Amino acid sequence: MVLQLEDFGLDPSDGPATESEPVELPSTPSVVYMDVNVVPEHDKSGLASTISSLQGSVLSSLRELAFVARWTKDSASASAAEMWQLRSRQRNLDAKRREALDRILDIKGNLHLSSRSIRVFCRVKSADERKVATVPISIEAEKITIRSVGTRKDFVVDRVFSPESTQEDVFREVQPILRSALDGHNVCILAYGQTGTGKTHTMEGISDQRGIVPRTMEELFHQISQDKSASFTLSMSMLEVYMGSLRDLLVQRHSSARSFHWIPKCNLSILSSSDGVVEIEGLTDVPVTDVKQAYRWYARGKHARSTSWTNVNDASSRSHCLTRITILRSNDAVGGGKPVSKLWLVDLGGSERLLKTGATGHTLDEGRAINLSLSALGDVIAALRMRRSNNSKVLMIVHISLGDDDAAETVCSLSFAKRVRAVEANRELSAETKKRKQQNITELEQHIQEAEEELQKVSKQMEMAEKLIQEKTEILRVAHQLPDEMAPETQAAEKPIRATHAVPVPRFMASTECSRLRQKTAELTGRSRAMSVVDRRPIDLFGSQSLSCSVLDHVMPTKKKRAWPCKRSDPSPHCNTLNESHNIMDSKGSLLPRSKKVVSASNPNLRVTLHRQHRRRMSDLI
Ligand SMILES: Nc1ncnc2c1ncn2[C@@H]1O[C@H](COP(=O)(O)OP(=O)(O)OP(=O)(O)O)[C@@H](O)[C@H]1O
Repeated sequence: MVLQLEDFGLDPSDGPATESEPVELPSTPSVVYMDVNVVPEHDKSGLASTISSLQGSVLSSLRELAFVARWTKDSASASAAEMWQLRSRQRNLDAKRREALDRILDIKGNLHLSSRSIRVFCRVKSADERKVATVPISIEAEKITIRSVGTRKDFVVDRVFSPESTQEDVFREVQPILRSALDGHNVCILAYGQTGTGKTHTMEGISDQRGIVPRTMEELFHQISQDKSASFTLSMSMLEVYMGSLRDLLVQRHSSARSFHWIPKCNLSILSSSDGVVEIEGLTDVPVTDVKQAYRWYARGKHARSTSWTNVNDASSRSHCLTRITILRSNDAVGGGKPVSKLWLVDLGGSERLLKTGATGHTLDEGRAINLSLSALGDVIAALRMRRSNNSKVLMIVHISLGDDDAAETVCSLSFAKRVRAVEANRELSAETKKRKQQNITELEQHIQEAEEELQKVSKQMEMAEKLIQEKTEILRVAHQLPDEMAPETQAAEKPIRATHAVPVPRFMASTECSRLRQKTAELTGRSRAMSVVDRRPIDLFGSQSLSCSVLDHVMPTKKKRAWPCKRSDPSPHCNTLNESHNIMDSKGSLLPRSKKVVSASNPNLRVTLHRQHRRRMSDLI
């Protein structure tokens, strides 16, 4: 819709008295710019009444804005309360999920341990084709039976992976314990077994059959990107236990200006505090922010690891390799786990019969050192079992081979597993107990799934609520620049609005509270310069001098002019009490102002941004 000059009580045939530059208007709704130079003398009274009605429109628009601001303020408070509720719901769901996961691990793991869970898996490698497996080994889902001449040995573990099991099968069982690490538990995944049985294969894998370490890195970064309840910082260290000493695999030493080498730092010391926290002095700990960075560091550490050729394995690990991922969980309002947790991924050196490996000299010494430390490991784990306060979860994957030659080592390895697991092999759970355990696990898994789905929904709701709060905050920021009486805090829009000072101008032109908006509007729109070009000489509508002023000068005086407030009781004609009927909110019940910039077709100097309602009402007035 285009406003015509007639809408303002002007006669278009008169044309402008003087040519004047068009005045750029701020885009703020309900602000009118008009250069009264363009008005012929005989139309000044018409202009006066038009200005009066425009003034009312401006004020009612401001009231609308004030109303919207108050509504926004209430609604922003409601959104903030909703956000608070969502956060609390998120915490509850997260706590539920963690609790269910802990219970699953407890049920699956060693039921005798309350806060710590040790689980033992067994991965079986198929026999070398050249060696026929004569040792009758039978494999069940959770049991391995070895029959020898007249004897039978049963070893119960938490899960057996047959030679056909894939890397995916293994990782699927490992995955839940990783969530525990993110939830604040210290977690250790160990690969144990005779040399050449596939420990490095399980932990590291090969390019098309990736093992636990790369999959774990990927999974951790995936999980932390999904978890909106906290923020995580990950760092990584690698060390090896070689010939009884600790070597830092990630230490960097520059050997020349152009290149640098990764030279393991040796003989690190282990420090342990009274509360059981173990730290390795001077161990390099590099921050990792994404999975690719983690892979790169791992590749460097691997490169520095000690390996040798033996009869049993072309690239036999001659040390225990430990990869540590430190997880710092921040903004953690959820109780339970520690804010810092450590995930250890350990590829142990292979236990070996020294004669069988054909090792001599230095390699023989390495083998002895490995065997010695492995026997110490058994003692350490047995001792740890007694320390119930330790908030850690251990998963040991024992590797065995079906080879005839390996029968003795297989029995040794499984005996070690039995010791770690500390569950009597012959104390099998009844079928009914197993069924009940499985039912519990299924129920808990269902709870976890529900909690995770719910968490996803809550996260989406939180995102939306956050967006709304931002939008409302922006509206309030603008609204706070309204006159004090209209600002949302004061509820002033309910009070009658009066002119705040007396000036020697016609009553309709007396400035109002809304005029203070001018400067702020100009700041907001960045068009204060445009406003300043308007002539601000005093107006004399009824005198002989030419009429040259900005309506805004009178509709919107500066703050200084408010130094002469007009009391409500002041009967002075200069105190302009505005008619409440101008408030469109009251008459139309419209909540949100809709504005449209209008340019007069007959006079391009006249640019107006008005509400549709205002335009309609103005024509009613004329
Ligand atoms: N499940 C498997 N599937 C396919 N290949 C395997 C499997 N397990 C092991 N291998 C292969 O057997 C060889 C020896 O495995 P690996 O080096 O992992 O043994 P290890 O237990 O780490 O030995 P060591 O203790 O001497 O380091 C490797 O070539 C590896 O690829």
